[in-house]
Amino acid sequence: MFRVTRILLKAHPAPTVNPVATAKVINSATSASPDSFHIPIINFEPFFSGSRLSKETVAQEVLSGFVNSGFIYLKGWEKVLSKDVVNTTFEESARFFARPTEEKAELQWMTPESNRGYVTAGRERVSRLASVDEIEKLKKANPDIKESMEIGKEMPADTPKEFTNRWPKDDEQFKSTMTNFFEKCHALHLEVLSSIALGLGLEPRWFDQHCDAKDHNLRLLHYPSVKKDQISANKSNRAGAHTDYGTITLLFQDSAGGLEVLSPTGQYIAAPPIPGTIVVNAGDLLARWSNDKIMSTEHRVVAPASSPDNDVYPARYSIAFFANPNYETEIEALEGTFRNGKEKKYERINTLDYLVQRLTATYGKK
Ligand SMILES: O=C(O)CCC(=O)C(=O)O
Ligand SMILES: [Fe+2]
Repeated sequence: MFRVTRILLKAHPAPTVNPVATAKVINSATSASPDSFHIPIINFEPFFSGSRLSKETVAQEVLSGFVNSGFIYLKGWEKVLSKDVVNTTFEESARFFARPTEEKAELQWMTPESNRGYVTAGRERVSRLASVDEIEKLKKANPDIKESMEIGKEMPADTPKEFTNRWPKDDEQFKSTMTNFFEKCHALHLEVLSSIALGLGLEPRWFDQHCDAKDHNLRLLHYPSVKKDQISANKSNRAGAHTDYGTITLLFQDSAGGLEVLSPTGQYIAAPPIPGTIVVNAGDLLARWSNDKIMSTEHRVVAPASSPDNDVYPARYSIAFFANPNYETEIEALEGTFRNGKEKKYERINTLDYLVQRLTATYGKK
């Protein structure tokens, strides 16, 4: 879990239990008995500096986490991304969201093709539903209670404005913090993909050539403090149930809690923050690439498990780095994940086409 800011936010209570050992069923969608589903904690450090054998051990742990639950907790990543950098990024994120509404509105998110800018509470409604109309209906009935800032890679100077990052004016500190964090997350994500390649029996750097264009999306998230009856009437969530779209997501959460992951038997399991770790989950394009060997698991953000202060749950800040294959990459079942053509579960699909289709459904019509 990460420190958000010493100045702007009240500290959240630290979790008092070891969340993994005691992962408990929060909300049972079925009457099945308690689930054996769990999210493993994996020490990634030997993948950077260990022997060939220890690298392979890490690779197998990472792969089996993604195969069994689609989610892992990763520790030992500081060689690429220091904790100070993460803490500074949280502080800058909180400083951004504390700006007046009008200033944020000037930086408004415009199109799925660009996918950059500020998204007001209620505009996005993440979901697994693919139809724009279905999602529009859902958005009106129970909007997500959150605001976000979407950041992409920096583009060359001659790029049309619509496709460039929407930085706040005169705030070099925010821009440099976010671009630095983006670069570090890119580097870390390539290492995690390399471990997956090794686990799958591919050449260890196989993913690099298909994921090196930095066509990713860095999302700063702020879930404002919320009254108990507003969130627990089961009307609105902080983030509705959904899957992510790309290869992997690196998720950094503060200490508020509330993230839940759907187990194969249909039960939501808490995935609370664990100090020193980040959550990494697989997205839909990696699942397709692996012919569904790797799971892209549904998840959501609800009220935290701790009881609210005066009927108000404190704010939650999180940062998600959604890594994508290069926009031009065609995604088709990898060698070794099928025996004959008939076993391929999905049609070949272009990354950009797929992402634009999903984002259009999520954000609705202009
Ligand atoms: O805020 C979180 O912890 C999760 C956010 C999330 O799942 C998403 O934005 O896709
Ligand atoms: Fe997500």
